[in-house]
Amino acid sequence: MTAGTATPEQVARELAGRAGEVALGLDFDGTLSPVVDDPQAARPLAGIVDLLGPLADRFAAVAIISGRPAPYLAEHVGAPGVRYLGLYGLQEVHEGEVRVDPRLAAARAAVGAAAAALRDSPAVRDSGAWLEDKEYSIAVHTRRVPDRDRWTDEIDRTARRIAEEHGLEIVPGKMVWELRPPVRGDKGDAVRRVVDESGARAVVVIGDDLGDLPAFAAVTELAAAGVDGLRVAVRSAESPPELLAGADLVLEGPEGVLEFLRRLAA
Ligand SMILES: O=P(O)(O)OC[C@H]1O[C@H](O[C@H]2O[C@H](CO)[C@@H](O)[C@H](O)[C@H]2O)[C@H](O)[C@@H](O)[C@@H]1O
Repeated sequence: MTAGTATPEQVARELAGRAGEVALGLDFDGTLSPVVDDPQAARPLAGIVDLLGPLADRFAAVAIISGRPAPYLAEHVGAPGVRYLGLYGLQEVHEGEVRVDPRLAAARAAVGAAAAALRDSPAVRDSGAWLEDKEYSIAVHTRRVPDRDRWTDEIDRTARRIAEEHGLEIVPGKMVWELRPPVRGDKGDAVRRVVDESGARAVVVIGDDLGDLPAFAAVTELAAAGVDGLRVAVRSAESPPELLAGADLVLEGPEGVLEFLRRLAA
């Protein structure tokens, strides 16, 4: 499957024609949900949720693969037949039950200690940065920091120091530093799992941020194993250049994704 000079409409038509053998891996923030100042207020763009159930009926698999906790995805998307893979694939809500990689569970104490250290640090306390508690990781958000230019470097240094002190790693994103256990597991692993478990012969991943690069890499790798792939970037003013450079197709914001999904469902 190659996009080349094909338009999103042409690509969607081709995919819809072979839906039963295609798995869809969709990112949440910035892809299904417009970027908003308050991470807790993020919701799918109107119209998207209604398409996902019918798509899950027709396609080999529809999976939401996100840095968010899986319960957040299940609660705010909640479409039937869709897989909810959170924390970059290390957590899944399956038939109402939350499953988490035991290696993450084992590192909860370290995450709690790092969260306390962040909360007490001048960089977080005095800047107005917001801490998102994801239970198995902790994220420092700066989107609502009033004087972001003044604080960004200090927050970066503080997050890296505290991560190191507690044996955690940093996952960077759009105005966010996530501290999480250094457990092998990224969106690429999640994509491989979805393809493997669904028996799909083609895979499409759609994403907008650095965390989606491993998913793009998995698509490239799977192509060598005979699985057709399409890497779709969602463009915004904050797009990482490497994501756009690695894409076969570019959609304009969640509105472009909505239109693409509509065509897949048509
Ligand atoms: O893998 P994703 O579904 O793209 O999730 C990545 C992170 O998204 C969230 O943060 C981002 O979106 C927020 C809401 O639009 C925005 O305010 C923030 O600046 C962005 O970084 C989420 O809060 C994180 O937990 C996700 O890891």
